[in-house]
Amino acid sequence: MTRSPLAIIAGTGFYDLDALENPTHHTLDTAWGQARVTKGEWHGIPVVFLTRHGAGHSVPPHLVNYRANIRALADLGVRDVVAVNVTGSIDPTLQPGDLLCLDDFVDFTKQRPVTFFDGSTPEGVVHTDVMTPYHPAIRREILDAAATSGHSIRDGGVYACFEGPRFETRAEIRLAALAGADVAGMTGVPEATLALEAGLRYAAISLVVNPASGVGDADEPITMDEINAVLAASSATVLEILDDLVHTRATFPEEPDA
Ligand SMILES: CSC[C@H]1O[C@H](OP(=O)(O)O)[C@H](O)[C@@H]1O
Ligand code: HPA
Repeated sequence: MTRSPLAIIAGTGFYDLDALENPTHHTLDTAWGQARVTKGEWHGIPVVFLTRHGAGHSVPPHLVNYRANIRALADLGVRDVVAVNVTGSIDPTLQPGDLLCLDDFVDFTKQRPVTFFDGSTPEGVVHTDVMTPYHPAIRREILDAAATSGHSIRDGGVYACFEGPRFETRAEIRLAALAGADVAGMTGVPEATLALEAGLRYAAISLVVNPASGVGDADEPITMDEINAVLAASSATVLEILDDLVHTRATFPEEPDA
């Protein structure tokens, strides 16, 4: 029996997955629009890679077609998704290069389509429980892979999702801190909630690439140079964790449908 593919969704700094064997590129049509994925094998198991900003980082965070992306993965038979999001640190104890295995989010997005259940589908209006937005079993796999690959990762973290593409004001980051947020990003929502709606098991690795506005040296503006420098230094660590996760999966038979 063919295993269901593991999906890896990444964004800034992760535009292709060199480890994929026999990669093939596909543009998939869904009721929500098109999604572009790369299919291949990694340690002999099927993996689907999706880079959310598209080739050349051409799609800004507020215009990513999250519904088409998640729907396309579900249509491919994906059950499990590991996402990677780069973020700004809100918790002052976090440093660029630090990793978190997220366990909650706060949604400050404004204009993006947030659900499949907009009344246009046979299900009509559906109110989805999101008390556990990141799946415990996939979080466990991420934490175990980090441990066996010798990389530290914080078990837990609250992701504040802002609309983007601008960065946040100091006041917005202070508001997010009051809400208990540890990091700030621009793509984790509605990606995570759409995965829940689609019945996918989803969890996310957050890579801190800069102090968020007003955190640390409050008068220093956020620059792409600082972000790219951290990505250059830290993306291999993320890839090593993903490699270990996939290798571990490959050594075990697929779980029956949960
Ligand atoms: C270039 S920093 C802002 C940019 O990076 C993050 O992307 P991703 O979440 O795909 O890793 C953030 O969400 C913004 O899109
Ligand atoms: N804010 C929002 N998203 C981000 C940041 C940030 O400071 N850094 C990387 N992605």
